[in-house]
Amino acid sequence: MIDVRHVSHPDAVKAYDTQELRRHFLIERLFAPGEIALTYSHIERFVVGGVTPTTRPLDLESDNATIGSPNFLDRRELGVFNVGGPGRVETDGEIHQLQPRDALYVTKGTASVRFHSDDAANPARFYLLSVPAHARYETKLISAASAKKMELGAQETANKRTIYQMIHPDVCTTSQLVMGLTQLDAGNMWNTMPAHVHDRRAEVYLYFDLPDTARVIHLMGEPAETRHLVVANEQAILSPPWSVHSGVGTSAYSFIWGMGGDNIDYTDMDVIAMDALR
Ligand SMILES: O=C[C@H](O)[C@@H](O)CC(=O)C(=O)O
Ligand SMILES: [Zn+2]
Repeated sequence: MIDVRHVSHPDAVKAYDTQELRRHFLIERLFAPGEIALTYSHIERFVVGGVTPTTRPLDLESDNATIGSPNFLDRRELGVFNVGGPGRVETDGEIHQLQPRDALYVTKGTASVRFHSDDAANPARFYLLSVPAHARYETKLISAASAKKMELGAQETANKRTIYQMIHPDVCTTSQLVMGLTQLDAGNMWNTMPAHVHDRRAEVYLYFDLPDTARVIHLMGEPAETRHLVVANEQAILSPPWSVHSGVGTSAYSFIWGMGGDNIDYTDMDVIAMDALR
């Protein structure tokens, strides 16, 4: 069963209470042993998922009511990031070994996608983000070491971090998917401040590497109408094109960002001036 989320008009979101904000924009449960958990959002037709294989492999199956094609990737492309122990992803019988933090781009037209953990006691946790695609490209493994790296922020503003651009036009060809991983240095808590929006793309964040007792205060909403979500480890947020997506942790953390939409140019973003934030 896929959890379906509809889109919200920004005017409606102004009146949402905490529970409604969380129901529409927060994905709380992604990784459960032996399970695939999928959420279908009508924002960009994103499918956001978590796969935790233990003793048995798990198959990515289509669903008639939501995906609507015999195979999940008949008309979609997929990004996979491993945030758990070592594992393998099998695409039409071809095996790709994913160490922690490695990524795999899986092309449209792949009939079968199967996930394995190397060790059931230290299972892989595969984070998935899929968007519609209308052309076939190459399935490609992108190791954390082969990513395009960008250093941003400073210790003085508590936002020193490294951005690993992995499923990115300079690294891997896709229809519309752009994904990567951002890791904060120890003692640094802020991501994406100054904040930005990008009306030509929507985004999803998966926060991870956060201690169980820590939280990220994630800022969302129109720049002059911000709201917050209190996010725990390995939870994801949906960010519509009109929303800022920024956060501050009670501890350092990492997150995987993924985008779909009209524009695959990472630099196409509108930075929000500090005095415009409310
Ligand atoms: O549109 C790009 C995304 O919001 C993220 O890549 C931002 C990010 O990782 C960061 O500033 O830390
Ligand atoms: Zn963004």
